[in-house]
Amino acid sequence: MIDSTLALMTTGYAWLPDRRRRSGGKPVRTRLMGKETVAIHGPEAVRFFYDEGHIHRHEALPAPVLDTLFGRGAVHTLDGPDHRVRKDLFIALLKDRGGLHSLAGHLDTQWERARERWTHRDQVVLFEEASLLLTRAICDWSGIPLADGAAEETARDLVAMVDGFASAGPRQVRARRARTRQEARIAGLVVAIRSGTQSAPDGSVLKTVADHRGADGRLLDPHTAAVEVLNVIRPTVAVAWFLTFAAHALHRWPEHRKQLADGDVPFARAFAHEIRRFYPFAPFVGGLAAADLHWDGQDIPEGSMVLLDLYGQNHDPHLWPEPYTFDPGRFLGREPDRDTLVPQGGGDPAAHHRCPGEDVTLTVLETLAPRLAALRYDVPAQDLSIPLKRIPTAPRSGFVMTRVR
Ligand code: HEM
Repeated sequence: MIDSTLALMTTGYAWLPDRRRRSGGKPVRTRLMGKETVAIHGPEAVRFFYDEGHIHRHEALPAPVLDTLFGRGAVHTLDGPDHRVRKDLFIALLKDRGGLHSLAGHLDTQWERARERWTHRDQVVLFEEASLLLTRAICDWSGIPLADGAAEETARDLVAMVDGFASAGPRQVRARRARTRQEARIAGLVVAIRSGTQSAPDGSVLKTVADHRGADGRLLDPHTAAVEVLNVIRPTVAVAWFLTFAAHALHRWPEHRKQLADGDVPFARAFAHEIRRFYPFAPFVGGLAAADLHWDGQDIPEGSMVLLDLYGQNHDPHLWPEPYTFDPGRFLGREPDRDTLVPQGGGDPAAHHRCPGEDVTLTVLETLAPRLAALRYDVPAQDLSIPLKRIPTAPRSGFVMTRVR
């Protein structure tokens, strides 16, 4: 079997959907980084994949992904009771209605401040501005102090960790340095909170993670605590990718602008779901077969890599009529089926590895996409193409706006 690592690195998002088409819709068999790999697809496959008797996460993620995106010892790498106890921490922090409401307030404040600054500038690059305002909002909300000037560096580091996880060159190096820097800073804050030399509000992310006890009843070591604080703030800043896609969508399909700008709440939610479905972000998730398995006519030997195709499933014409048409209407008046819309994984977020940050992602998009739609600005000539070969991708220009008013 030929190893596909190079093909994946060079074809990006198209790699798995192409391979699936060539296999006639059957599971794709290949090798990645020398390991036997089977890629599966569809809502039934989601349920198969998230059964812990089938797939384990421990040792599934390659070191370059851990050392950039997630961090060593992250919740992503745990199984069984250790995972359950750590996951409860994220669910409590990220699914609380009051907390989400307060986050929306922080987002509003930071958007207003940023908007005011933009009106005095010749041009702004939305991606950079969005990552900065999201950094300020999520750090405030999480109880993480940002000294003067620290917001810019923190935003750059958090973006670098996401931008570099799937590349082998300088982006990977930047991502590793960014992680080392931010882990050290936040581990220092955790130690200071525990010793009483620093305070953070009760219930805040920083305080709650610093006080969290694992399945063994012990506090997390400061490094692991820092990794998990970063697993809240980094992906929240990553919603800058989706916000930039939202600007792209409003530019390409301006007919959606009015309904959003008018404050149509159900439409804002449908728009947010369609942004997450339509635009490419996470290509797939992976784990290791916990036993010899059988799926869709294929034997999957114990220990082999199993990939669940997320991007391909979100564009499967059997699940989404005209999948390459941007149509928020497909979500109007109905919430998506749990295992059909999978931009942030599938299954039950409390019990499985599904992303616990979907409500935060939706809160950011539902709060800020209407503000973006109400903002007046010009879109000068620029390269708005979205290269599918690059993971993660975005409009090449970052979405430049002039004459913001
Ligand atoms: C930018 C939009 C986001 C995307 C595309 C995204 C995507 C994902 C994906 C694909 C997974 C893996 C699911 C799996 O392994 O089965 C995941 C897990 C996770 N996400 Fe997100 N996510 C986003 C935003 C967020 C936010 C805003 C937060 C926190 C505030 C967050 C926190 C996490 C955590 C902690 C996990 C690990 C869960 C576990 O292993 O049990 N994510 N996310």
